[in-house]
Amino acid sequence: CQTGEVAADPQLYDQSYLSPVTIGNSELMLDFDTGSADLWCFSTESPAVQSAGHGLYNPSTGTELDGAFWDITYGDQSAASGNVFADKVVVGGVTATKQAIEAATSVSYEFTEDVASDGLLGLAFSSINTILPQPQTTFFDTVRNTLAKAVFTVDLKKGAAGSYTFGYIDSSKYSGAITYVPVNTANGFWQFTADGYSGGGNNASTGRGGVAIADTGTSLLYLPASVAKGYYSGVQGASFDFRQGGYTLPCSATPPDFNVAIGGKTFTVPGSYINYAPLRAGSSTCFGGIQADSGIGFSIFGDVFLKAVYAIFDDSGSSPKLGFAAQ
Ligand SMILES: CC[C@H](C)[C@H](NC(=O)[C@H](C)NC(=O)[C@@H](CCSC)NC[C@@H](N)Cc1ccccc1)C(=O)O
Repeated sequence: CQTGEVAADPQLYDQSYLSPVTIGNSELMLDFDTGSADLWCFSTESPAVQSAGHGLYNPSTGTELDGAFWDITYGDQSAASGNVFADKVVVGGVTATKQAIEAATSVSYEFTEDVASDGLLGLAFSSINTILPQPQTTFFDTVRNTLAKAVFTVDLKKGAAGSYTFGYIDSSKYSGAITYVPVNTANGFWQFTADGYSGGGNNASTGRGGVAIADTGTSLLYLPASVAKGYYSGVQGASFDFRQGGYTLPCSATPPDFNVAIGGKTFTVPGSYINYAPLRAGSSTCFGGIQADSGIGFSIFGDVFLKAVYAIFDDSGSSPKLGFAAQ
């Protein structure tokens, strides 16, 4: 029965968190992403102009999945594609002897430019894995039956290293009880329903909750437009900036805390998490950590929310569930 723990290292402004993963005989830094289901990385097959500065997977240690290819697009319209190998993957001591590794032969500029990240490790449901003609399993699904308990947990922190655990819940990482809610897997995400919101101006239109996904690969907290508007109506100097494509606020502001009711329990995002980052280095205007989820179809509980809680992604029972606890 395997269990393991791996660090989650924050990048600038907590824009993403990277974890060390051994693939074949390379150690790469991957972005663990509960909002997608592909494990892909830069490789010796990637064009040098796209992979400069990145750690590379060398497929010589793997076995090619003949005829298999993959092509993924993300919500921010970034994308990657390539071919597939089976190889050994080790995460925090947990070993998958034969995991589908998606070697990139093409990536969009967002990935080329983010030189700290060597790829993504998807932790959504394998139903949305993009490998054709036969989708393959995520790392979690590959090792699931070898784990002491079919769970993984997420403990992200603001401006500090957090961790992911596989196969166990770490009682030292949370206080109080864990609140569990059911997960709807129809879209392949860890999708749940939030009961309601409060905090900020006009108390962020409490009452109306909504459908949301828990997404470690998204930096911010995307909420219904009315909730985001209501929240910032109470923040001096905040406004929706069309050019920036979102709410901005003075970097000097300390916005109010924001509360989310889930499963009858209230979880608080400290206001300081919502003064997210300067628009550009030295700017006195900052981009808000809460933004509107317009056009997405559901809310996204990204890192701004997840770093305020201890999150349990539990697939050990008859149906998957999400647990949240105060840190
Ligand atoms: C709706 C977005 C596209 C089009 C949709 N793709 C998805 O839903 C993919 C799997 N997930 C994602 O794009 C989102 C979840 C749904 S948001 C609409 N999360 C993963 C993203 N944050 C990963 C990432 C990490 C670092 C840099 C960039 C991107 C599709 O393929 O249909």
